[in-house]
Amino acid sequence: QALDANGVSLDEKVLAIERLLMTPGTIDFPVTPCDFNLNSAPINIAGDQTAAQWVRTVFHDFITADVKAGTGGLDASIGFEADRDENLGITFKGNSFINETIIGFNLFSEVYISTADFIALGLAASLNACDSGTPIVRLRAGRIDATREGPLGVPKPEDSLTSATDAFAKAGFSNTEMIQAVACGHSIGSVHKIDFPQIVGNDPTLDVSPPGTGADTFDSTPFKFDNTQVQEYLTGTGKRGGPLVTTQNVTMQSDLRIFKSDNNATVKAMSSAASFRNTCLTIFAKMLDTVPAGTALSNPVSPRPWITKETHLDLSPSGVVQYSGNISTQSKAAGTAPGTASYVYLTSSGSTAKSGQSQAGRLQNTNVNGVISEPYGKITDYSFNDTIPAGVTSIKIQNSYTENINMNIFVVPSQSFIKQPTNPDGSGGIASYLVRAALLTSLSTSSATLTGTFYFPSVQPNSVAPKWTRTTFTLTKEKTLGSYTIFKGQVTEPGVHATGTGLHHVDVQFSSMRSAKVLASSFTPRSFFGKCADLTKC
Ligand code: HEM
Repeated sequence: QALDANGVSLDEKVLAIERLLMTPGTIDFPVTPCDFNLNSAPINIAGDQTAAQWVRTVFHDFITADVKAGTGGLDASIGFEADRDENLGITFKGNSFINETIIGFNLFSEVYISTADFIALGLAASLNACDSGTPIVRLRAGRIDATREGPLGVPKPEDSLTSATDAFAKAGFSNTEMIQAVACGHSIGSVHKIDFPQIVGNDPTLDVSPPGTGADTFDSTPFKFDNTQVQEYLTGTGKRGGPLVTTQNVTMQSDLRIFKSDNNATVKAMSSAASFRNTCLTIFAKMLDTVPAGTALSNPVSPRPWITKETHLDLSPSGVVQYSGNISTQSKAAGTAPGTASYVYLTSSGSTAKSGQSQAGRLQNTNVNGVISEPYGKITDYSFNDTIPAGVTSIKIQNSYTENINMNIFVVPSQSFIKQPTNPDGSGGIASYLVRAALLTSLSTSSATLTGTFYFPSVQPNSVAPKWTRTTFTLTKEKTLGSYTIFKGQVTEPGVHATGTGLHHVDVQFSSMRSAKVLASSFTPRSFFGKCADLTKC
């Protein structure tokens, strides 16, 4: 499979997203329950709602697309545009909602998932949390992050109907689709007084729900993704369509202008719960698929019944190859989980080299911030650890999921180390890594060296999103072990880590052979590298 500029394939991107969706307490954490706020005070003080911020971020990123020119769309250019007037949204902490959104994603960042894919995934996670009945929005992987800001052009509430229609048309959306997009987006969240005092504050509905927040909600159910805003608008009940309909400041009545631009035909057609949900899943998917020309998106990601959460090869001190990891299943797609998971190791001809059985399954805790988060039902994980015979090229789990295994060349985590200097303030400084890797001696040459690649989330100017940096280093021969030659090399992090706790990976290459990437982070218990104070001694 083709690799992107970060050295990542589409399959790796899909699997990384599936792994997050099937790990309760990760990407669902900041938006569960739907009224949760990750970064500041509770909703009843601040009126900040992370799920609403994540959904709004999709709009502000994609809408400046120019589909005819093939530019813009969902590309994380929004990360460079947080200070613009048209992206106004100040949180309780005084930050831009865009920066808080991206820093939230950075908690889970790794080279496999671009910030633009996180923005798309954030919408899926928000819908999972705000409407438990929602099937996942059609979510593809593969968006490429912009390296700078895009053009201006996010419609503001004071803009004319024509200018809003023009912006949507440029992004490939008809008038009807614009109405649908606005109605779907404004099902959750609010308009905040801190951002729009000319809207919130001159209206009798101010602070109706929840009281005292300085936030005026779009409908009576701001924590539920549903058709209430449309219904209340059409019937003149409850919030009557929310502040962008009811504000006495006529210029700012953008939802009213948009909804009635076709005599309410479009909103009427989406007033039932089912038609609202179906319409919104279609229109959200269209927003997510609006990407710069030439971007290859994957098939829709819906976590497969069985996947691995993590796998890696290793070499015992006596030179025996070991393969271990974690398997995961979800009850929604796979039904009741068996006590253990079964799998076979296959050779390149498809014959079985060895059969195996995992440890007993462990039901994952789906209690996230005090509520049960089970968009994929119960999740069960199984660990496994095997010695594997020569010639194995893949593992097939539960006759359902296959993963490649490259025994020719691999990083040896149990013989690799991290030196993490500590800053005077006690925080971790820039770390160095001693990497050992194994290459089948039969494939090696007398002068062979390996090229290692270290994948690192660097800071970039003007955006809090990480810029993935690839640092290469050379590994030279150290010794032989069993049928393998061990190579050794050292790499130092190229600089300061982007905000958040993103994960690093390392892989090695010999001519056209490339190993799998292995997690090598200094601050995660999931890392397999040992700690070492003096790398010359490890
Ligand atoms: C002409 C188009 C649109 C205009 C003028 C508009 C305007 C606004 C305004 C003024 C706010 C209040 C922001 C704040 O005070 O924090 C807002 C919030 C919001 N908008 Fe829109 N919007 C438009 C389209 C959309 C679309 C297409 C979506 C769909 C993704 C969307 C999703 C949201 C969400 C979820 C919020 C709530 C944010 C929060 O509670 O923090 N909007 N919008």
